[in-house]
Amino acid sequence: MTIESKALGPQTAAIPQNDGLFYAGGWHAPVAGGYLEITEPGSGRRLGRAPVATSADADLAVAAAKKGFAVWRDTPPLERARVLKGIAAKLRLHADELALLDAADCGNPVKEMAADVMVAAALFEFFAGLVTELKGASIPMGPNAVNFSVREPLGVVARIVAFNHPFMFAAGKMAAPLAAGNAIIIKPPEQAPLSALRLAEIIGGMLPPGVLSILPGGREIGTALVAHKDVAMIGLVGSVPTGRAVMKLAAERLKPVLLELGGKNALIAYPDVDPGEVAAGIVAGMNFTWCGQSCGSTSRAFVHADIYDEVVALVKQQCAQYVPGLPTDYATSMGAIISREQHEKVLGFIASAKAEGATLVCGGKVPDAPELAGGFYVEPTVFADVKQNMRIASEEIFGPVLSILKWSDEGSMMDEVNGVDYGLTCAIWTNDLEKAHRSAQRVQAGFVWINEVGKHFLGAPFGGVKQSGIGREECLAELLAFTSEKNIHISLRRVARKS
Ligand SMILES: NC(=O)C1=CN([C@@H]2O[C@H](COP(=O)(O)OP(=O)(O)OC[C@H]3O[C@@H](n4cnc5c(N)ncnc54)[C@H](O)[C@@H]3O)[C@@H](O)[C@H]2O)C=CC1
Ligand SMILES: O=Cc1ccc(S(=O)(=O)O)cc1
Repeated sequence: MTIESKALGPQTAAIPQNDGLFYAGGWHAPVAGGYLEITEPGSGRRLGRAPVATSADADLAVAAAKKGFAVWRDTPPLERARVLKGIAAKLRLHADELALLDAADCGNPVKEMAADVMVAAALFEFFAGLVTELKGASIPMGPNAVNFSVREPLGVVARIVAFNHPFMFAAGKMAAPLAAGNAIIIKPPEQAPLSALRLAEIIGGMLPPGVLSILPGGREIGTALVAHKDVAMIGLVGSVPTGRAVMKLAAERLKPVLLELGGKNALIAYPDVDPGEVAAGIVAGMNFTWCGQSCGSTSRAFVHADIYDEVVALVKQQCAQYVPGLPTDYATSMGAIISREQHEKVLGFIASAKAEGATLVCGGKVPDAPELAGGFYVEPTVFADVKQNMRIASEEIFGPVLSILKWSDEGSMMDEVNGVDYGLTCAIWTNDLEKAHRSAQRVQAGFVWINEVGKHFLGAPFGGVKQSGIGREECLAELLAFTSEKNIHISLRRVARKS
């Protein structure tokens, strides 16, 4: 079966030929989990099917991964880097088909998914370039001893990822563990697993057998990997409740975790900024193109009273550039929500905001265009006059719903900004360096933009504080997290033979 792009004409993507699990360098039918029907968010129709891995498959894959690890860990780091750079080049070659497959499978616009493939390729190149940083230190011991540390890979590690960037996460999150010399098992999101299977078709043969496994499925395979005695570490991109469950189970084996979790991020607009610029920042920070389905979305905009009315009016104008459309069309500016369940959840938040007295500025409805019937679409939605005690102000919606809150006292505003359990990102807009610096220090978030929003920068540590996660990614710390440090002490005194 092929998927066609409306705008590109002949451009097509293939549903992966193999609908098995990928491990031990080949394809295998799931032992007991069977297959899951995959729904296309843009149409609500069946797109294909994907295998469901369970704990019996985890046992087989992990056993093969241990063998692969024995080969990969002894592969010289620069040779590993060469392979990873080759993978990056291969991904770029296949970018169009992967983007189209992802768009059909997860509902995000194909143009954005093409950018995601490029981000994944860049991650492979970035971590390939860091392999010589997998180094230790020597500790001075005087003339009779040498003491030094080495960094070793952990073994078989697993990364469990969310649905909002299915390919970017499935591919990009394997780069650091592989660069460090680990064998990697990827658990793609159950809602959108097809691009991860296609990835295995494309790059599976480039790594020694066992080094790469792709095990689609849901909570059962996720749990099996976390609990497995031979899986040395878990990385999760997911929600806070899943993060807690993973950490609890990992604690049984004192297993390290790297958790990239949810956010209810703030954008703070001071009165000295240009209302047009800040309105553009507020709209960009919402990631309406992905229906707001981004952990980093600044879904709470705190706008100073002096510019509030003007900014709200400009935000409404700016939202007009996002029109829900078919995800596989290159002209589409805003895609569909991942599933019927999540669609209903988003509409429930919109209803609760109205019931609690927030003012609907724009959107709030399911679009009525006939070509979108059956898909999971919601217009870009903005509420003004939102108060801190409303549900939409404190809970992560993971949908295209922006809350605008008015402030006049900086201290009270900062209390509200920090008054949620999350702490992932924050954007601050002001021309006053002193204010910018002061609020960047006070805000409880792991990643802060000043007069900027939404962007990630390779090398800059991304991650959360409070309930938004543990650890940092997209930087050297991510690579080092997949290693452990071993100290070796060599005594240089002669050890005399007894005989
Ligand atoms: N901080 C970050 O970088 C990012 C965080 N996210 C967060 O992800 C969430 C949205 O994604 P969802 O897929 O709905 O999250 P989710 O937590 O429901 O699922 C994430 C992954 O975990 C798996 N999983 C679920 N329960 C599990 C368990 N008990 N043990 C092991 N694995 C389990 C799922 O199958 C999926 O692959 C949002 O909260 C969002 O903020 C999303 C993207 C980036
Ligand atoms: O560039 C990397 C990148 C971009 C976006 C996101 S998310 O949407 O915040 O999940 C994650 C990584």
